[in-house]
Amino acid sequence: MDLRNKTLCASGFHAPERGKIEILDEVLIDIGADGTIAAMHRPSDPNYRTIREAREESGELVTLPVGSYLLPGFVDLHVHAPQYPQLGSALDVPLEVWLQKYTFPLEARYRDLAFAKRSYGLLVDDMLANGTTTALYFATVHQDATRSLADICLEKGQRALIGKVAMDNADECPDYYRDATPDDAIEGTRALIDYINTHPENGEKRVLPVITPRFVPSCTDATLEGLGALARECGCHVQTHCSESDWAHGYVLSRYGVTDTEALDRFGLLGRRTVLAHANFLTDHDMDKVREREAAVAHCPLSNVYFANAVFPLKAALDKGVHVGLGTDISGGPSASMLENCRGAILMSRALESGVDPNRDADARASYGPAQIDFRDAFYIATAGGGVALDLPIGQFTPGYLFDAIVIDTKAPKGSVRLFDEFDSGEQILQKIINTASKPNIATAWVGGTNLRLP
Ligand SMILES: O=c1[nH]c(=O)c2nc[nH]c2[nH]1
Repeated sequence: MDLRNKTLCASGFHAPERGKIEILDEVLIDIGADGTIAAMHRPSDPNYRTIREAREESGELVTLPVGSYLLPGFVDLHVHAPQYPQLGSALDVPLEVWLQKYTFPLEARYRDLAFAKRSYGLLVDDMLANGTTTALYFATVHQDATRSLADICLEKGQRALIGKVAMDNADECPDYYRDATPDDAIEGTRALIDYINTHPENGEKRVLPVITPRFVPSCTDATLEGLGALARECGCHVQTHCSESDWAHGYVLSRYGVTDTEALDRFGLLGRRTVLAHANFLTDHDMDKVREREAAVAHCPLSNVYFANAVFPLKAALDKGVHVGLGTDISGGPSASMLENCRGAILMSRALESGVDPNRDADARASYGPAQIDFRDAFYIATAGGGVALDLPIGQFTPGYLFDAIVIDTKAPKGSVRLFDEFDSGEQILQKIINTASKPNIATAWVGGTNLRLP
């Protein structure tokens, strides 16, 4: 049911700040005509009962059933939309080989608009069914296919940030799949920005355009310069890959004599609305610069295992105050589920802290230092952290924020959460949701208070 101009009575969880899980117990959430949260009323508020009764009488009250828990919708901070057909495959080679052998040939197919529409429609349906209410998408170089991704997100109701990929460096990109000139890359980006900003169905700005230099190796200096100037001109979001693998990190060092972060900064591509995917090999100085610029990192724990041979030091970044959100990195990561990626983030943080070589004794094995995070941090980066990273009012239940939310039905027979009244209460329920929930547990999703049709 749509919730605009209604009040939802719900129990659930959100993490408005890192380290702070708020347990919502029969909280009343007033949702305004514009889809934002107008007010919250907690049972401890003196006028709670009166408000609840009044809303009930006026027929504005919607109540979640027992066993259903409200969470903020997931914010997936790094998705390659065209790579969905190869999800779960092509994971056997290093990044620079993977791009040429599997990924560029697949992405090149999106010159076929009918194929693009079919593939993107399936992806967006599956993302919504996994509880992802906002996604930051890389598309392809193609104008028509990228426009169709925007159309599909608007039609299905997903909040989305979408970039036409800019890649014009003939040394690193194949002839059959690249922007022919810097002008194509820059003006193609501008054309997509105009398309999205003037889309007749996009009055609420549910879809936003993103300046998307694929990564430094794919782009000429002229393109990076032009996109930096465009970012200054339009204030749009920027997304790119940064220091993902030894190869990618080393490539930028040898081309410019400075790190990826430094190079992006010099091109004017590192700002408050920049999202850097991966960022595994940031130096301390890079990390300081990312924080100083208030840019964000999209942590992609599953794909880092396959393509980075390294673990992003999530705890160190969060402790330092760097903005971090979570990304599935479809299809470098083999799962479209943010819950599975939460688990990946927790597991990889533990492996980083403890080390993994059983031939070393425990002290020698644990060479990195404190790195472990838990379900609280994972939940934070999957929701509110993503909102902060994008500089958008999403990911938490706070007046003034957009009501983007999902319901976890812990009683779903085909689901994988099993709660026991004797044992499970409070934060433990959230812990079980993060660690065990799956698609059948995701019962409902709203974006801006509008109820979405889950496939
Ligand atoms: O994980 C990744 N996926 C990609 O498509 C890509 N392109 C550059 N670098 C990349 N890394």
